[in-house]
Amino acid sequence: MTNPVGYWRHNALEVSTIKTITTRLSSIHTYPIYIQAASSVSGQSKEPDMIMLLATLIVIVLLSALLQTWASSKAMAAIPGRLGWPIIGETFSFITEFSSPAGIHSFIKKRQQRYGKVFKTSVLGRFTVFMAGSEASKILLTGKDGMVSLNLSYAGRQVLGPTSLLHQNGEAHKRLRRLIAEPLSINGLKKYFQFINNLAIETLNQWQGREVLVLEEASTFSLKVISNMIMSLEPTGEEQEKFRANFKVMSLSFSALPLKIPGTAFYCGIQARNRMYAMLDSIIAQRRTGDNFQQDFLESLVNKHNKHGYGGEDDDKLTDAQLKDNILTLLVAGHDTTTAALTWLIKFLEENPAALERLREEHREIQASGSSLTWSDVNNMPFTNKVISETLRIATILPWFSRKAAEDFTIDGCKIKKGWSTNLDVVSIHHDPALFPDPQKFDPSRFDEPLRPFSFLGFGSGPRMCPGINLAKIEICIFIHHLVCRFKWKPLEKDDSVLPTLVRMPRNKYPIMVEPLMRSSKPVPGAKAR
Ligand code: HEM
Repeated sequence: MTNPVGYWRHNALEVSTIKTITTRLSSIHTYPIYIQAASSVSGQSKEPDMIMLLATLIVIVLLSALLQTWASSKAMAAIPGRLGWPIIGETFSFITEFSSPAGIHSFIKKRQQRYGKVFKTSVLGRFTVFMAGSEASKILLTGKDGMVSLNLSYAGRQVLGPTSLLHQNGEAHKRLRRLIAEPLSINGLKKYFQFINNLAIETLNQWQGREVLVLEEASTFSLKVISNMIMSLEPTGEEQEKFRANFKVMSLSFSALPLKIPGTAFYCGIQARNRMYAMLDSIIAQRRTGDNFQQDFLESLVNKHNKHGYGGEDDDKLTDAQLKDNILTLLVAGHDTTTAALTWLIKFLEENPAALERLREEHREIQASGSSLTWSDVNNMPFTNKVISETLRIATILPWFSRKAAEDFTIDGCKIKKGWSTNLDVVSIHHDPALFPDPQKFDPSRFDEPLRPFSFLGFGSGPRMCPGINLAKIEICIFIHHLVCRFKWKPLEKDDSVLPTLVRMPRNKYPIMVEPLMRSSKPVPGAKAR
């Protein structure tokens, strides 16, 4: 979740009210232009009037901001915390903490130490309440009776397009989820097994005896997997290179200030997004004419879209804009998250030799069964799955889930008003000793027994739970199988700090030196990703 998380993925940097501010500021700019035109018609110079008008407008904007702060601070009076300066709020400390070694969660942690688990703040012009705890999780994630909607950042809304799954609520959201459910189910993913397996082997063939930046490699691997799965993009060649270059530029825009000014990261991101849309337009056109038939995710959606296709009711038809917005959404949501998870997992395994040894045993048993890795092996790796969960718990790669109140409601006695932004602090839930004793310890056996509902949120919960969970687990299980069966690795530096991105990742990209486990370990031949 680029976020935006980062969803994208995933959701995090709360910048949407910048829009309000910029809209207000742009109204200050456009109004004098109108006056200028009027004065040239009358032929008289109205400069002093214009300055007066401009000054009046600025005063009005500032007064209304002050009024809004005053009204919000009154409404939020019972909630601990501070809203800071009008408009600016606590934005500066937010940005400073965002780039600190501990990453953005230190902003939350410091306030929790001062105010407790529930506190208010105002960041980038948005008034927000942070919460943790099972009642908050339940209400915010199940969003009963449409009480909450996803609260995407302004940058996220601009880049992913208005018809993205992430912007939809209620029936429209359910309908899109239905459309993507089958191709992302275990059965739907079976046909990609050979591709992912070969790509993992090929990638690891390059690791032997050299220094590797795990984050970079995991990023390339997961982008090749998802681009092949969605639109059959070949893992090598000019098209793949162009796609990856555009994707990287676009991803940077999620955590950039949303200024559409040429040269800024945000502007470049939008341009890269447009180039990706042009590429998708041409792929979709080829599919329609039947020139380039592929059995991939896009084909299944294009068929649903096509009036003469086999897919469902009229309601299920997607427009081209919906197709493109949602393909981009899946690429964005599926890339950084899987990259981060794979990188943290490799790091945590090296730091926890007992867990690594137990994991190796599971994979050696699979190897001992004779043939090369099979689809049924991938679906039968119980300890590996616990290692994935424990990795997602400790790393909590999406530190909070952001929601917007669609009506007034109360959580743990705290009154939330319609329209407020409410963030569920997942790091605190995942590190709550009452739910996970000795929370800093990497202990996959925590997942031996079923956990309390809403305590483990690695893939979220409720109607917005991650639809890519099967794909992510399959990618990780396959990659880890080949890694632990062939190699041992050592980090080249010790650094626990995180990148200033919306999805939490190791800042140093986790550099390692890789060596074969046995002297006889040779590159695995015959692995050609199709
Ligand atoms: C290890 C990898 C992954 C992790 C940890 C992860 C985590 C999450 C989490 C926690 C959410 C819920 C966020 C919220 O409630 O606000 C989510 C949603 C989502 N994820 Fe993933 N994800 C991963 C991989 C993927 C993949 C591979 C895809 C695409 C194929 C994907 C697509 C999505 C989408 C589209 C949503 C939004 C769902 C909705 O709003 O209905 N994710 N993910």
